[in-house]
Amino acid sequence: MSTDMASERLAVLSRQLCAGMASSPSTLTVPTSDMRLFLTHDNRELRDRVLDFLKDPIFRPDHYQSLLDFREQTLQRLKKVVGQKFFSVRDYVDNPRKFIASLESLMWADYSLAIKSGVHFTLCGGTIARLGTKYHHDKYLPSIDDLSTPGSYCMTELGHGSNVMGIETTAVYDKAAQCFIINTPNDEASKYWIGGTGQHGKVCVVFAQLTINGTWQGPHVFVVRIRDDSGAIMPGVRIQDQGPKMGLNGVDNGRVWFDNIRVPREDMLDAFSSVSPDGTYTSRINSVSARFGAVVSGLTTGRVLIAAGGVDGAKLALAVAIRYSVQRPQFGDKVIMEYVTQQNRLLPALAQTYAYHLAMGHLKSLMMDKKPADAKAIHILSSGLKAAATWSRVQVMQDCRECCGGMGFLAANKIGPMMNDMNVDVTFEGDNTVMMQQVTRALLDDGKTRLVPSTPTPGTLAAGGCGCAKTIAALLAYREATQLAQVADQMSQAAASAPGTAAAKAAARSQAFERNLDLVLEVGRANIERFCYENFVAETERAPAALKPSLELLANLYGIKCLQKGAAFYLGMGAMDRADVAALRTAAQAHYAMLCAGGLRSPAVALVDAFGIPDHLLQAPIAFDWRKI
Ligand SMILES: Cc1cc2nc3c(=O)[nH]c(=O)nc-3n(C[C@H](O)[C@H](O)[C@H](O)COP(=O)(O)OP(=O)(O)OC[C@H]3O[C@@H](n4cnc5c(N)ncnc54)[C@H](O)[C@@H]3O)c2cc1C
Repeated sequence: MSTDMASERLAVLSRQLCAGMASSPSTLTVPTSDMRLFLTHDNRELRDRVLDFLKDPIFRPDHYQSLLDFREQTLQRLKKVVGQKFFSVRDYVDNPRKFIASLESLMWADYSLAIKSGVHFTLCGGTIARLGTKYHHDKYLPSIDDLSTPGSYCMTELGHGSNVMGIETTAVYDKAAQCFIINTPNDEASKYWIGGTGQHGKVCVVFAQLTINGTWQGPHVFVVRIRDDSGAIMPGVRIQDQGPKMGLNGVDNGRVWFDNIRVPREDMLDAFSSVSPDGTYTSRINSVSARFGAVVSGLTTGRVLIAAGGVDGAKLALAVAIRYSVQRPQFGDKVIMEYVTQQNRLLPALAQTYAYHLAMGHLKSLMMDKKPADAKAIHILSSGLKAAATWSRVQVMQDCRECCGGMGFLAANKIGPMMNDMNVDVTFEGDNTVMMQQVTRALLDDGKTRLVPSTPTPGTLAAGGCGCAKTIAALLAYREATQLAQVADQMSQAAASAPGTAAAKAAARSQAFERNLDLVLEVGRANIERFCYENFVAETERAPAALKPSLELLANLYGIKCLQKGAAFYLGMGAMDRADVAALRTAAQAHYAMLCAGGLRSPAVALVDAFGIPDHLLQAPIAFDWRKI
């Protein structure tokens, strides 16, 4: 086939695929307040109230204070927030979007405050609300709501972090005394990293392996007092303050041991399983592994908050870096935003942040609707977005820091301290590598591996497909399905060649999964990128007309960058050629030009302003007038 014929065929294909696509505008206008309204999916008035409240001088950063002063300040800040009664811990179950909106709004003030609140309300209070019943709700939730018993979440142990099922803390029922004896059998079983226990925590939800009448029933959760009302550590509890950390030093993390402490029978959280006074164990979930799944499913809200924090952290860093970049001249009159290297670091990150923000909105809606049929989608999205949004935040903040040059290193300009404070978000509430595995496992369980589309025709992007939503979506779906099938094939082959029993075949499948973990993670990433892109396009369709051009451009830029990142895969599979790779670069640069046109009044600035970060929380002097620093 001649080059001309091939080009013509591809152009036809591209036109067919792109029927209905809006033509690109020559200039872009972004109505900032309309965009902000569109981006604020829920609880607008509440969010505004919380953000406005954070004008209180107590929330101003103090970069000179000591570790202990910072912890005390964080506690006092939390008390101030609690005093406002913006939400109740009961919203964790009854109105998760309100709960998330309230806590999410704190993070622009200070990540230590957000995490201390999250540990108290989400991890401790939320676990009691979700896994407990009326007795626990009546006994504990009022003092969670008014912070009279600061709460902690004792799950991780020194020897057992990602592998929660492997924890060694024991809970044995003593029928005669009608209580559980909770014990730390060795130092590796000491609870480690526990937020709030170093100094302030009074009550803890403790994960321990339950044994009743000699039968092991798996991890269960118990409410334990670790300090009395005066703040003295309870008998049988040992606590070691973990001291200074890389960041997040407003939170007092601690290590905790339990020396055969006695916990009343009623204080086991019993929404799923219970123990009667005579020591009879009953559960509505039969298998230990399914019960464990139910016990840790409460982590979803925490994961959503961490993911939302990652997106919000990226928003703040981008707002500072873009606002600075459009004002800062270097080498004569040229402002640094005019350099394509600056654009290439900031603008795809801006598009990606919009994509993740909108995806988080979708996830929160699913959580609010609480349809049993959505449980798997919620699991996949909360795990995958937690990993994707926090990993990308690390990169975005580093890029923003570098884009601000030396100014990015100044604590007053906010990006640097936030990078340190937030660095842990890739690890806690589920290590990202483990989270992405969960995504792929869930996809494999679905049996979706049969649906591998045929290889897309190379050259389509070069023939105009870069601007075509359907072409981009098809390529992203192809990558996810192909890589998922590769993992599934490896697992099936391993099972087929394993001799003997079903158990041996299951073990062989599991070993094959582990041998291919690099690919497993690629599948997770591909799934999230495909979802975020499709969701972005769908959100753009429902957007008011005035917002569509900028959203279409951002969605397109996000899709283009996903394809660029996957270029090695597409070239290897013969789904792209060199012309496609060049076309992606050209298309991205055309978008940069549109986004940067107008300098201080450019769409890029309007798009970060639409994040709605109030000036009193943006704070960084370089985001306003760098000459007045
Ligand atoms: C600041 C901070 C606050 C915390 N707050 C709390 C709290 O309040 N309560 C609480 O219970 N816990 C808390 N944690 C603990 C946190 O949840 C754990 O650190 C986290 O689960 C990871 O466990 P780990 O540190 O033991 O790392 P590990 O699980 O040992 O992981 C170390 C490395 O091994 C890799 N790895 C582990 N397993 C696998 C696998 N299956 N496949 C591939 N790679 C793997 C991981 O990706 C990681 O890179 C906190 C941690 C920190 C740092």
